[in-house]
Amino acid sequence: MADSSAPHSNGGAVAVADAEAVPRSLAPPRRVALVTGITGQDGSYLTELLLSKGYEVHGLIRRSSNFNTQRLDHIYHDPHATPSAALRPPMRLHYADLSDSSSLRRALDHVLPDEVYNLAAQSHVAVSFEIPDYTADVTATGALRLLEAVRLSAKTKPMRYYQAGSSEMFGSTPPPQSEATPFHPRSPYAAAKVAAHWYTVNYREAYGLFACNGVLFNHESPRRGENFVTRKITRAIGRIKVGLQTKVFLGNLSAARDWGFPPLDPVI
Ligand SMILES: C[C@H]1O[C@H](OP(=O)(O)OP(=O)(O)OC[C@H]2O[C@@H](n3cnc4c(=O)[nH]c(N)nc43)[C@H](O)[C@@H]2O)[C@@H](O)[C@@H](O)C1=O
Repeated sequence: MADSSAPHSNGGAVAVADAEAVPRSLAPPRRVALVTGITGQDGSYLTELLLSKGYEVHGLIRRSSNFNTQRLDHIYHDPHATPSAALRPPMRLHYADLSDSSSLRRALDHVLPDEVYNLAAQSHVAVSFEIPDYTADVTATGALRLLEAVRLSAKTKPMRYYQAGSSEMFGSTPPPQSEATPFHPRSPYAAAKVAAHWYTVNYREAYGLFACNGVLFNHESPRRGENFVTRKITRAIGRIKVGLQTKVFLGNLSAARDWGFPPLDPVI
């Protein structure tokens, strides 16, 4: 059913109430994934991977006054611009927010995914000291809201939940680290991720939900946000080389990190 009051374009996003069903006539039926944080580095790579495996992918995006879907532009086709579903990848975007339980429930009930990937967060460690309440609301309580929405929608159809945790949860615990290493978070961001981790464990143990945690260490790519240190430095080098700036200011230079590189070969 169309809702004429719903927003119709923001980087090609379509409101939940306005979402046209993606055709499901292919046999066997496609698996359906719902991804939060789809506009981010990891969400965009995960979407490419899932599409390459034949999934139908739905992403949740936040309202923004600027377009924020640049990392998806090469795979996303606005249904208004490409009306034929056969000519578009099986992918849709919906407005929702981890701070808004009702939007999560509505999106889940509409999409009825087989799998839910929670990659959304206020993900900047240093910024979490400046906006701790917001970080906790989105990164910790947001995961709880999503788990509760999954628990309720899973009464209609079984769903699997994945929570993206962070090596920041280990904090000051010395390496080597494993699944058995105790957490010692050292920032509001890290503490929020620990809460989200344990909410996920609790929903598995209390309700029997298929809910699992990953622990992601730093990983980089051409799609890495420009305020994380690697892109800050590489971007500054390029700008210095072409004369657009002369200096780069960095913070803590004694920090040590293991870094990975996630991109796949282009599949779309
Ligand atoms: C796994 C984990 O990975 C990321 O968190 P992060 O490691 O803090 O990422 P980063 O690239 O901002 O900092 C790396 C290190 O470099 C130091 N550093 C020095 N000078 C500057 C500087 O000027 N800017 C920044 N951003 N960092 C600086 C900074 O203090 C830190 O020690 C997120 O994806 C997070 O979501 C996550 O889960």
